[in-house]
Amino acid sequence: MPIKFENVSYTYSPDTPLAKKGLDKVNFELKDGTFNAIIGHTGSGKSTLMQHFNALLKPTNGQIEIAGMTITADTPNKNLKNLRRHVSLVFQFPEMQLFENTVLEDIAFGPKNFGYDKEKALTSAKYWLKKVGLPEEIGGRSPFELSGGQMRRVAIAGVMAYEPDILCLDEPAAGLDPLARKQMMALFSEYQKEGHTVILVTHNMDDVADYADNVLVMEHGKLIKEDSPKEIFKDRKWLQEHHLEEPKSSLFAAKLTNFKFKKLPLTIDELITGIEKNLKR
Ligand SMILES: Nc1ncnc2c1ncn2[C@@H]1O[C@H](COP(=O)(O)OP(=O)(O)OP(=O)(O)O)[C@@H](O)[C@H]1O
Repeated sequence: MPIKFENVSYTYSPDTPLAKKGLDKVNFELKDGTFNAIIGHTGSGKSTLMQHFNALLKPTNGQIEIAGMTITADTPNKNLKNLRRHVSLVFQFPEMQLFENTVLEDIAFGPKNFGYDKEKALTSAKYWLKKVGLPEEIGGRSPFELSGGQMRRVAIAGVMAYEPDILCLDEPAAGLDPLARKQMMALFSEYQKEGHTVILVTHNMDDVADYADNVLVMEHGKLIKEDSPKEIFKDRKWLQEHHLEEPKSSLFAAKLTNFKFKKLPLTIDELITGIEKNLKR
């Protein structure tokens, strides 16, 4: 079932002098099994929007249809555990939430919390430890003995181990080195290709160009554009007006003024193909 936002608005501290609009009449529909990127400059409402996917924040007005539930301002909190089994939200620096004695126990916590028996949770934890690229022997160690990058992988494994249908990620690769970032993005892309929906908040336009099917652009709490990366990135003037960056491949191609590109390259592969075609002319 698609995710539907209908006229969703959210106000922080409503009816107080500190009231602040986080979302303003947001409407969209996301198809199942797609990779969606949410972009926009700082303070535009990306994190506020993300927190609505698993009802950590509930709309002040409007409604959300997600994972077979309808969420409004009046939805009671006691109904939300089932939603959170299906829709998982990973914040920036998720490693700060590790707490168990061993890495495997930490990864198995989520599956156990959502009803897996002990043995199934452990099997899933072992599988995901490997999937996130960590060696088996780390499983028995304390998560707090690991490097920052390894801790991040453990935290991500802990969410993927109960295989939520919808995986929401708020800058999951922030602070990682380029190789670790690429591996992590490849992991999310594979998860999407296996049939899950991925929603990613990011400032990295290369990741948007490489992985997203659909892009939502936020500004001042409003959704100002929703389209494919190809359409979003083709209007350079519009991007500049809205203080949005371009993928590096597009910037590079724009500087090759004596080269002609039939379509603007968004990814390294498209850039290489475009350069090769020019050199053959
Ligand atoms: N807890 C809060 N109380 C009051 N206002 C808030 C709160 N959290 C966010 N806001 C305000 O809501 C607006 C949207 O913030 P939000 O954090 O969603 O933006 P963002 O696009 O995620 O920014 P960033 O890229 O910096 O993470 C901003 O004006 C922000 O100041």
